[in-house]
Amino acid sequence: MKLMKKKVILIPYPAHGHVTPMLQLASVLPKFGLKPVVIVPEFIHHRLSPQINERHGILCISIPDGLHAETPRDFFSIDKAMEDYFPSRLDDVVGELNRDEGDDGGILCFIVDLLASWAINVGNKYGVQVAGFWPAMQTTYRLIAAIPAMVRSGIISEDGCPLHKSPIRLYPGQPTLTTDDLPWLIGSSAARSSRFKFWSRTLDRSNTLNWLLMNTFPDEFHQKQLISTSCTQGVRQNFQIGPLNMHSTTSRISSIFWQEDKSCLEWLNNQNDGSVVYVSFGSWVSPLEKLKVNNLAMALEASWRPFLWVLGPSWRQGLPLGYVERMLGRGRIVSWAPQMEVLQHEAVACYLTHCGWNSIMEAIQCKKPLLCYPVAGDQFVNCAYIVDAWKIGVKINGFGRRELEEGFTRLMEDNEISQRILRLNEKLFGNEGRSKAMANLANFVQDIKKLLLT
Ligand SMILES: O=c1ccn([C@@H]2O[C@H](COP(=O)(O)OP(=O)(O)O[C@H]3O[C@H](CO)[C@@H](O)[C@H](O)[C@H]3O)[C@@H](O)[C@H]2O)c(=O)[nH]1
Repeated sequence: MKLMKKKVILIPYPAHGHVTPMLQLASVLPKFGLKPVVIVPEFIHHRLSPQINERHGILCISIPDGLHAETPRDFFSIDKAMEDYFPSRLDDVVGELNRDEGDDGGILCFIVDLLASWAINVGNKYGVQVAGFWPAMQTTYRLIAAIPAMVRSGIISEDGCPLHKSPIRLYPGQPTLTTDDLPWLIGSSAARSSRFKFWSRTLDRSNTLNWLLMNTFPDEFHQKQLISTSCTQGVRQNFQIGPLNMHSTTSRISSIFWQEDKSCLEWLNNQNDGSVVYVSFGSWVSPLEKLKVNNLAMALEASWRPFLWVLGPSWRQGLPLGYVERMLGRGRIVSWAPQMEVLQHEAVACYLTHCGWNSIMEAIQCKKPLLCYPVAGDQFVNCAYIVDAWKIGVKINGFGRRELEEGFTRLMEDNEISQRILRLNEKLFGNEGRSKAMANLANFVQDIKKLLLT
């Protein structure tokens, strides 16, 4: 008799930095005898390569997002669509998958990105086990989980406004965060308040979960070091199963989302080893203001260093007139780079980054030091860890010529930074780190399969 594989339904938040790690997770599930089914809205689905199914055994199903074609798919429109429209569409898909149950192994569980917490209720409705997925540092999750405690102790108001600039220590011996680092403090006060509601709702829903899979390395967060477990809330069991990019060197999952400009690799081949500054601010942050783009462009021009800068067309308005032509030869600007291959390239000396979690993990995997310019969300917390805990990077507060040059010089001349990156690379991506993360994932799968038998 042919043994049918149970399906795992994975629901990412619909943005690149979230879909990629979810696909990386999905690509490992067949090793556990499971069939991954990733459900994404159409505007993401049409960008995903059909190779995902052929090469990685991941079935991707699209749902309509209910938004007008001309509506920008930004945080707020996506939030509204997720709350008002996605649940009934997912309902249709799960209903259909359930009807097919006679022909296959049925649904084992849902794995839901906590930023797509709307899907938890759909899983509950069908009586399917639901596990949460946190695509970033566990510390940022703890910060969100500390919202009720921060309100109680008067650090923030009921709608998330910091009441005074106060240090936040989640646990001893770790970088002290401040109220400026709170991830919802982006944009106008209306935008902040709406983001805070989003996080509060995310937290309420995540508190109902029994499992949380974290895209972080096994020792990032020591549970026993918590000052008091009552100061934060949270799900019952956390499994640190990352960094999931450890699976991407062989499967190349992360490179199939956007059209990559591979010509920059040829350009890198013609540069001296350890000479190029790679500049990228990820896929999701609001474009840097024109003035900042302009300042960064001038500072890069003033420096003698070659650079490779990922700058989407909408960000280029801030470039000085004739800049791209003037920099030809020394500076290369592309809309989207094959980031892993760039970071692996011997010509690249360091990475000027917005401190997105995936980019940080990739830089550590490729042993490249970081010049940090956090822009939004969790990036300030990530930056605090890069600079103060792991000491593998330097933070800059602006794009002044001197500041940038001093940052580059410190990164490239500080031998201890390179030594620390090598150690961190071994810890995260060496055999021990990898097997711990895989063992954690195996424990989760076993846990959830056991429940089916009881
Ligand atoms: O030219 C480029 C630029 C980026 N990337 C890839 O895009 C991803 C970017 O991810 P990340 O660094 O995490 O940044 P964002 O896309 O901005 O990610 C969002 O999601 C992350 C995970 O939750 C958060 O940590 C970030 O703050 C948030 O902005 C990485 O895998 C990069 O390799 C490319 O392949 N080519």
